[in-house]
Amino acid sequence: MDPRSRPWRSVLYIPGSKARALEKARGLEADAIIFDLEDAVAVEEKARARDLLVRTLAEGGYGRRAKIVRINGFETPWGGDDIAALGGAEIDAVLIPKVGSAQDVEAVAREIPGVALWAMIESPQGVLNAAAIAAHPRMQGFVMGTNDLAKDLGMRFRPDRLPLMHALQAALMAARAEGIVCIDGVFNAYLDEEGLATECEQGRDMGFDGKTLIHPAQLACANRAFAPSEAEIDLARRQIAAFDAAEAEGLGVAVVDGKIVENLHIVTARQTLAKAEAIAVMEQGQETA
Ligand SMILES: CC(C)(COP(=O)(O)OP(=O)(O)OC[C@H]1O[C@@H](n2cnc3c(N)ncnc32)[C@H](O)[C@@H]1OP(=O)(O)O)[C@@H](O)C(=O)NCCC(=O)NCCSC(=O)C[C@H](O)C(=O)O
Ligand SMILES: [Mg+2]
Repeated sequence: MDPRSRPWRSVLYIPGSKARALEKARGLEADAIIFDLEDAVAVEEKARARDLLVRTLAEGGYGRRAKIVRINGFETPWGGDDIAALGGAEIDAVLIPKVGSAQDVEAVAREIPGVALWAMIESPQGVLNAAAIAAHPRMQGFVMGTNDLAKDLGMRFRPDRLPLMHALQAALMAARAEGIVCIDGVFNAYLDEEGLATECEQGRDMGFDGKTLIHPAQLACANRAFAPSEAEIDLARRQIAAFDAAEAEGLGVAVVDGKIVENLHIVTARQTLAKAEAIAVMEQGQETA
């Protein structure tokens, strides 16, 4: 399945060590789950979390939600064991942390054949090499690691995320050039609904497919922000109808709401309708799961 043809509005991190959260996620309205073995799991919990996660994945119950596992880096004492434990697990992708180059991806690809790979873009090297990383044949998605980026850049967090703009856009550009998924970073103040809504809106405006989240309270906001609105769906339908009518008259341009509509706008309009349809299918699956 083309990974871009499914919804990625809400991508929820769950620490692999937290049994209650792993259980709860089976009923949460997340489009995707990142089962985390890396930064959300304390050093002394690494082995227990890995075992718990493998057992949990074998039990299943996550319905249509995409299942992505964030492993520890290969340079750590746990990365190799994480990969070995995941062989044969029913997952949609392995997410590699702190990817700096295409060689980092290749090192994991060699150890786990046949599984889609995603990369955390969260270091200056990762941003600078984003195009080569996106071009790896097994690469299917990027996740922005804005906390690690902030650490490495020495930047301060601001509501407008101006210090992160270059990194966010460079990664997004590289992802789009290769047709892979690109998910925005987390919003740390997980109980600040207004702040999250502002950041989701900005991420959607920029072109991200969705947002990574750290708490169930953030799901509804991201699902709303990254779904086509009723007005967008209505406009898409009217654009397609107007363009079809124009074409029937031998014209290459239509006008809707005082704005021109050409072939390229129809591509966007069709993508909007396809996304709305994919979301409806996802939500139906969650109700019946
Ligand atoms: C942030 C938290 C530590 C808050 O935990 P807690 O105080 O326990 O939350 P609540 O009591 O409000 O929880 C209410 C119920 O929701 C469940 N829950 C909480 N979080 C999750 C979750 N992520 N997924 C599923 N379910 C969750 C609780 O179990 C409660 O359930 P119930 O018992 O039924 O009431 C905590 O939310 C948390 O640990 N979040 C995840 C943190 C995380 O994963 N961090 C790593 C990823 S962020 C990152 O690394 C980004 C990147 O690399 C970068 O560089 O930027
Ligand atoms: Mg990180």
